[in-house]
Parts: sequence; structure tokens; C-alpha cells
Amino acid sequence: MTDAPRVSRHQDADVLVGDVASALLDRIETAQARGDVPHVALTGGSIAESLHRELARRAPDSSVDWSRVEFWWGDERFVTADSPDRNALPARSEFLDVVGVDPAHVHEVPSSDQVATAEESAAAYAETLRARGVESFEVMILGLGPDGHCASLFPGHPGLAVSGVAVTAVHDSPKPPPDRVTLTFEALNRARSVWFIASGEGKAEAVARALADEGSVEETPARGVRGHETVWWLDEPAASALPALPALPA
Ligand SMILES: O=C1O[C@H](COP(=O)(O)O)[C@@H](O)[C@H](O)[C@H]1O
Repeated sequence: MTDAPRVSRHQDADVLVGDVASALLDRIETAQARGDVPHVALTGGSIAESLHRELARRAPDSSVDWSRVEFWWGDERFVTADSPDRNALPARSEFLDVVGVDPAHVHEVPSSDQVATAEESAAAYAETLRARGVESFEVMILGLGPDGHCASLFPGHPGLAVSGVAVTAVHDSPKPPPDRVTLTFEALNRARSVWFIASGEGKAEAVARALADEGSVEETPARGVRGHETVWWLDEPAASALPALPALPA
């Protein structure tokens, strides 16, 4: 059973990342308090670096036990481990290494200097998910491209139709770099909570298409992702093309 997506609007990008960071720390604490070791999937993209910095800044005020949480990525660029294009690199240096997450609990998608092809990388990442017994992600954080892509699921691309596996390779991505590895819809939709984060007017049309009553996943892949709970964390510019709420009765 999945709930209808919820929209959470914030004044600007700074307020947005602050509120998401504090909600994520609370969510991890709550999961740990009930005895879980939560699995959290991080994202790349424009909002990720400020979110990761904010998480590191707020971490000392939280009671998260960093030895009892595991981190993954919803997608990764198939490049060398030290490439500036890599989603994991800034997440590690700005957040995970700063708060001291056990490196054994940080599960990167294998890079192009570890395996020969994006297909091998996808298979190895899927095997790690299986071996760690990941049945669902506590929180799946996703960015949104101006074209409506999320993770590395791009409009009109073959990856949208992949089923029966948790991870797939992507080639000829319209956004560089061309070779990538992504969770499939099936795996993304195994999240307890999907959190889309979008900031800036450049994302407004894609946000409106993703949340419209009608539209296709082929055109706007983000429409295909639903957790048990789905929250759209938006700043006001990113929310600016959403239809106005009906006025309350007088
Ligand atoms: O390439 C990617 O793009 C999306 C969105 O990024 P943005 O820079 O347009 O905000 C991101 O969510 C994804 O993880 C990443 O690999």
C-alpha cells in the first residue's frame, strides 16, 4: 500500500536543505530506537553537496549512532573512483567521513577502475544489496533532473523498462557522463520513504509534470517512483509551477 505523494514547501534552498537534514537525522534516530539498522540511499546532483554539508554540520547535535546505519546510492556514474563526476566522492568527503561512518557500512557502486563494464558494476552492486539482506530502504533520497529524470532513469531510455533485477547499467545517458549504474524502479519502490529533493526554478516544470494527475513515466521518469510514503521536498522556486491550492470556503 503506497500513500499519495506529499509536498513539503520551504522558503529557499538553505531552509530546504536544513529541514531535510534535520528530518533525516530524526528518521535515522527513530529507526535505531526501534532496533533497526536503517539503510539510507543518497543521491548525487546539484542539491546533494549542500545537503551533505548540512548533515555533517547538524550531526553532533543528533544522537544518531553512526556505527548502526548503512549508506547506498540510488545511482552512480561509471567512472573512476577519484573522478569529480562520481556521486560518492563528495558524499564521503563532505558527510560520511566527517561523521565517521564505518567504511564497511558505505556501499559504493563499483567504479570503472574496479570492474570492466557498467554491467559488471550493476551485477556486483545488486549482489551486495542481496548479501546485506536489504529488503527495503528506510529513506531513498532522490534528486530530479530538469528533464524529469531521477537516479539514472532518463526519459525514453531503455532503463525504464528493466524489470526482474534491482540494478541496471545505463549507456548513452543524455546527461554526461554517458555510462552509469542505477537502481531500477522495482528497487527504488522498495523504499519505506522516498524523498525527492528539488531546488530552483529550473526544476519547476519537471516537478509539476511529476506531480500532475496525468502524464507518462516515459516522459517524466520520476512519476514511476513511489515508496510506501513519498515526500517532495521543494523550495518555493521549484514549487512555483504547481497548481495553486483551491481557496478555503469563506
Ligand atoms: O546525474 C544525476 O542527476 C540527478 C539530478 O541532478 P541535478 O544536478 O539536475 O540536480 C541526480 O539526482 C542523480 O543522482 C545524478 O546521477
